[in-house]
Amino acid sequence: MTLIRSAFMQNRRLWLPVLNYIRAMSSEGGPTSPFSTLSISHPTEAITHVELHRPEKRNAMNRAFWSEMVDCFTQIADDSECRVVIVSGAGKIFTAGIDLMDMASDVLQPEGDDIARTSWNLRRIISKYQETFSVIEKCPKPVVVAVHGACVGGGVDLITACDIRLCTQDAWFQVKEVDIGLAADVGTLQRLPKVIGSRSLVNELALTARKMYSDEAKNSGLVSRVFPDKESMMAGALELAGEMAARSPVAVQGTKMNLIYSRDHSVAEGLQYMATWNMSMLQTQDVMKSAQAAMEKKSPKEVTFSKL
Ligand SMILES: CCC/C=C/C=C/C(=O)SCCNC(=O)CCNC(=O)[C@H](O)C(C)(C)COP(=O)(O)OP(=O)(O)OC[C@H]1O[C@@H](n2cnc3c(N)ncnc32)[C@H](O)[C@@H]1OP(=O)(O)O
Repeated sequence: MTLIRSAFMQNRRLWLPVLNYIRAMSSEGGPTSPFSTLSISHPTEAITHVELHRPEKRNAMNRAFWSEMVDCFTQIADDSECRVVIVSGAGKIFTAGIDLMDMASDVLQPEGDDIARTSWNLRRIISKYQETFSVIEKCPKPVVVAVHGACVGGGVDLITACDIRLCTQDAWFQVKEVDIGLAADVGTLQRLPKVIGSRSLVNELALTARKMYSDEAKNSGLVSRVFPDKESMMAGALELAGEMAARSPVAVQGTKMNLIYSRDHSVAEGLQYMATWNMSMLQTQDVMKSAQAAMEKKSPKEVTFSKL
């Protein structure tokens, strides 16, 4: 709360709605229709908060969740008001991963009357499940994820597709899949090695399913900040989101897209993609506006940028 209080004192008018929002977050609220596993809110006009919302089941990812995430992030990608997304979990923990009760019907009993057709169907299901987290990466708006308590199995798949990871001191992370007899198949094995520098640590975590606690998560680079509790973490997430939302959406979203492209390509390919990207995006009015503000020693936050 110290963080937000000092920001609040600097600009009381701007921060009042956010402060009220953080207070309201501790109140009871259900999923947002038409979703049954997600609660969607708007702490400010430009920030969308997506909360995993099955607290009584520790936000375990049931069949509805896997498709709702795709619908939710597809809508967010198209929403010109939204500039930044925050993802968090309701209740005691961030998420317990895949819903082990719900999993049997879909993943363990795929339809098909012979091995080829059953396998083909399973491949389709796995690809569909992969899309649940790939949509986060494909969404041009930066996504900040705030983890408290446990982040198990599918939770690690989810957070590695996000752009900025924060956690509380009590958080722990577990690539749990080997414990339930499977090789993680919806993103962790592909993205975690790009997030954490040490291949050895990634291998250790994925092959043994041991828990990684917040201090190690910070030291390894999985998260960039650790907060004492959930309230201060959400205040930190909102402050960070506010910083990004105040800047040119052309610049911010172009930066996300190019960082992801460059992660998956050579430097030469990344530079070529960047040049092609900016041959149109550099023509934005936002460059002139931002440059003028810089000349006048104003913060980018004092500039009004149009929706994108
Ligand atoms: C193609 C598919 C790709 C996806 C692959 C994904 C794989 C994975 O995610 S592997 C990981 C699977 N998850 C687990 O093994 C975690 C199991 N849960 C736990 O270990 C504990 O619940 C946890 C440490 C997370 C929290 O413990 P806590 O004491 O706080 O809660 P509990 O009393 O255990 O649970 C409360 C109720 O939630 C239900 N629940 C918890 N986890 C799951 C889950 N993964 N699936 C379904 N339901 C879950 C639990 O049954 C309790 O329900 P109830 O008895 O009705 O109160």
